[in-house]
Amino acid sequence: MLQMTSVIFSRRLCVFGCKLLLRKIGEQSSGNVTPFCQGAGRKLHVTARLSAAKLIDGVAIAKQIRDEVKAEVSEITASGKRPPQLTVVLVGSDPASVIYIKNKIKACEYTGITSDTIRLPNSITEKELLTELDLLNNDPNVDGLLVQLPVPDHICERTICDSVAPEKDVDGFNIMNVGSFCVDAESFIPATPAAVMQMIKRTGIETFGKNAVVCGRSKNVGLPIAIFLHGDGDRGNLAGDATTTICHRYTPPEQLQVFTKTADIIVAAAGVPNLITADIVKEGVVVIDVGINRVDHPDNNGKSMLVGDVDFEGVSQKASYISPVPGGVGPCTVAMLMKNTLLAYKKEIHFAAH
Ligand SMILES: Nc1nc(=O)c2c([nH]1)NC[C@@H]1CN(c3ccc(C(=O)N[C@@H](CCC(=O)O)C(=O)O)cc3)C=[N+]21
Repeated sequence: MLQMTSVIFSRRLCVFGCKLLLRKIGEQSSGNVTPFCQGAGRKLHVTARLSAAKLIDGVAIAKQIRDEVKAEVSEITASGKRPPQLTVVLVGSDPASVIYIKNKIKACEYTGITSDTIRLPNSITEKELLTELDLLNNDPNVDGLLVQLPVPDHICERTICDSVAPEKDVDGFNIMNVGSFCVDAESFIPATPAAVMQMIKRTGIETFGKNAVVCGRSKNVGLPIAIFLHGDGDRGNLAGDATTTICHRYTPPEQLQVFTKTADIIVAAAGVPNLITADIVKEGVVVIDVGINRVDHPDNNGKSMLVGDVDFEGVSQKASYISPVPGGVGPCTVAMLMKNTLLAYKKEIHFAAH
């Protein structure tokens, strides 16, 4: 534990300073590091207690995963075969979706996977979209197919997810994949839950017999993460064997902290900034932040900034490991999508005859 006093010039700047500092601590071992933030403006005296929280570097883990995919794709193309192909369908022009798709295309380029983005107008009918999906389902040159969510209100999300052929469903959102996943059968695993598990496993964090708390019960994120964490050895390397509690919007705050204070692992996936604060976690906790919140930030040239569900600055002083936002789960999600696309190409997921 390190006790230090520093003069900083803006509280928000300090958040960035601490993040940078923790990145450093994550890279090195722990040790005496003196934070020093420079800049003009209001002076504040802050005393920060820093423990040796290690950063779970999503950018580095994502690169490791992408490199594994890239090596396999090189082997495929070296043998004269065509590379895997991912087709992404975007309905409308949701700005967040545009960013995510850009990141997916970049990852495809990196790994040697070919990609195609089909942009359709917001006004498209559900029937027209289904016709488009039918074409792509039957196109032998399309291995992985996904429709970026959310879709406009007049289109039924469940119908769309179930209309992507299960063997091309690299998102794992088709009901066949969801059901198979729940009973430990072969399936495509949604990229975000798979990313969280990879981050835990590749960091060497033990889950067996631990107390895990998942905040958030969304069908594509919170729920499958909880299934992973509580699952038994039948899931192979992705088993958690943890005692898992799911908290959600109707968990009273006083009850939430009863669970988080005894948690060895907290996965925050509620979409609520500052949901997890230092006062409700125990010393040494592992925290994975899945939250994606765009909040106004007056110091950021009036632009919004991306934050997770965790008060990073505070919680990192108590946690043993912590993942940041951005640079945590997000990049690993994109990397796991590449892995799923490779699986789809290799036709490695088989569905029982029905
Ligand atoms: N059919 C479908 N499949 C998805 O996998 C899917 C989806 N719809 N809808 C939205 C969510 C969200 N998601 C993310 C992807 C990349 C980052 C990512 O790259 N994040 C960067 C920052 C990106 C930024 O600047 O906003 C980071 O956290 O460092 C985050 C989130 C995939 N999703």
